[in-house]
Amino acid sequence: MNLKILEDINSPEELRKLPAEKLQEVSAALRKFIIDIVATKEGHLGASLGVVELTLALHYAFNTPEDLLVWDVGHQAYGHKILTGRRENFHTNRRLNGISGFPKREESQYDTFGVGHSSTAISAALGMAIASNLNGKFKKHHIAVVGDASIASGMAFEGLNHAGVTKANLLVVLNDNAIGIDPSVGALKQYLTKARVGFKPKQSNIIEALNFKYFGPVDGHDITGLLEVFEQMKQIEGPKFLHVITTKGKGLKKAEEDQVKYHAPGKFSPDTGELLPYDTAGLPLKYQDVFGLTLVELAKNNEKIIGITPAMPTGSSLKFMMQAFPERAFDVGIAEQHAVTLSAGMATQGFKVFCAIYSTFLQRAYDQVIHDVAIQKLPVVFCLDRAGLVGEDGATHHGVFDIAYLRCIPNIIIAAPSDENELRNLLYTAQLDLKLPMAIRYPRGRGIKTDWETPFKEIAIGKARRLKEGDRIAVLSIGNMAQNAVKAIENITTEKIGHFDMRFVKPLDEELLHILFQKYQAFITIEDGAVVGGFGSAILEFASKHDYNVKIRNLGLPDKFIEQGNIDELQEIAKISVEYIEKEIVTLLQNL
Ligand SMILES: Cc1ncc(C[n+]2csc(CCOP(=O)(O)OP(=O)(O)O)c2C)c(N)n1
Ligand SMILES: CC(=O)[C@@H](O)[C@H](O)COP(=O)(O)O
Ligand SMILES: [Mg+2]
Repeated sequence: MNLKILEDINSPEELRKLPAEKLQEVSAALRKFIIDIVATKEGHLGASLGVVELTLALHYAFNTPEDLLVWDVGHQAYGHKILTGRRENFHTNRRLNGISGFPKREESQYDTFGVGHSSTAISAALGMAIASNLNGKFKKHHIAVVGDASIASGMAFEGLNHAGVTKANLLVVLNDNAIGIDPSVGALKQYLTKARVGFKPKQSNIIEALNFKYFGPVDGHDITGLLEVFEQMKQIEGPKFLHVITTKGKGLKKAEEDQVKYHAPGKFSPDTGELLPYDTAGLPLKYQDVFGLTLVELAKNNEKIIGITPAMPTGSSLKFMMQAFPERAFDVGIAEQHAVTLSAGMATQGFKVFCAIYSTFLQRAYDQVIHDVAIQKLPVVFCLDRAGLVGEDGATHHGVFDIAYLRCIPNIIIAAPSDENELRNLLYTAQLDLKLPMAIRYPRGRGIKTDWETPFKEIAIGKARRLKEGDRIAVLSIGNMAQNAVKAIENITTEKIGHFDMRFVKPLDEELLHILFQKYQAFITIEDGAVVGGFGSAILEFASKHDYNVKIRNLGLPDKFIEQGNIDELQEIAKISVEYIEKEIVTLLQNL
């Protein structure tokens, strides 16, 4: 294989200088390049392998960056990045100070829109297209590439609905590989599957019914076919839609065979695709698994328990509940708003609904949390996975705003377990006789214990835990930040430091806080969330309300977006690392 051919392509302009016959060779090299780097540096694999030909055909047929290309989610844009001047930096993908794993406007003029969360591309490209018309640029093309799981989201439909009554020069490319991270779900998926096999009577083509010129389905791995259809479509004004069929993981047998695993497989052999052995024996479970397995355990004894996930059964481990109780567990697709209101609806009928959503994706359903759940005091349990810094996915995916955005909503209980046993006990408590909605936030990755399967104990709502008594400085931590605080305090070894795992951001344990504020001279709060409006702010509000005039230092994420990197690096940057906490305590002690 001629890998060198890529070295002459530093921009789409250079790609377009090649004869079309050469594109097949480029596609093989591009695919190999992606495999070789992701095999060792990790990242999203299957989606990018599936769109190698589509990526080449788009940049070849359209005049990027003058024509505007928007990738939905953006986890499939590795080929795009490599062809648009980032080949030599691609080994830094998702690393601290490296390139982002998603398109990002400040990174390249070819990244027309920042992404990471799904289903935004149609609205964004439509906005660009309407703007072009207003600017008199009627010939400019605007292309949104969106996957079959992402197009089923409400927002994508809102964009299609609007586009259909405009003269916008918009091309929506549906990249249909019949899978999201997990298999795609819903009636639209069934419709698309029928369309794949040629069943699409004109009157039932929902895309045409929305006033789009519909083309396809076409083979998304046939570059010549793609170029032909793009040339044809370029001549047509107004909204157009191309249904492209691709295979996720294309070109790497293992990735084609296990598309869920190879969405983001970790390290693997670039030659065989075989995953590199990773010995998990003796390691604590991931928090997501503690959640998923505990929910099954609870559901065995409580037939009112329901599990709901918007498109993350594997990531959230709700898959265990889906396997054990298929009639009581639902993957609703990429539909966070629907997931929340569906949970609310079931809660009105006496079900105990556990809605498992990544913290960052609950942002999509903020009004539903307020309007459909909290105002009505419906006891939905939000299991907020990936709360806190998530690492290499970066700013779009860190779950760092939930404390601040939930804390201001009346009626809601907000809890954060400091370890796996606490998570289990909070889940147990939540299914007993909850009268209000409750959010339980826990981090990405593994816990700290191997004996996680301890007997259940009810936790009193709003009650904190005393981890260590002292007399000068009280460290108040929330959630897994307790671990960093414990290590920092161990390093200092002084009787003067007390440590309290607050467990609940709302309601705060005010009884304990009154005792502490009368005893301690200074406080340090620690959270892996935005410090503005977060847990530390709640403590400041408490102190202010009760006229406690003591020093309070808030550690948490600063008022800026934190980029990608590994957790240790990011905790350093955010100043919530063990070392930083230790330094802060020592400085405060010296200044008392
Ligand atoms: C709002 C939102 N919810 C969930 C996710 C997590 N997520 C990332 S990719 C993905 C599946 C996307 O599937 P599809 O659109 O079919 O693209 P493919 O991976 O098949 O290319 C999901 C659920 C997300 N990025 N954004
Ligand atoms: C692109 C995307 O949004 C998901 O693939 C996300 O990267 C999953 O994150 P986890 O690896 O934490 O499940
Ligand atoms: Mg898909």
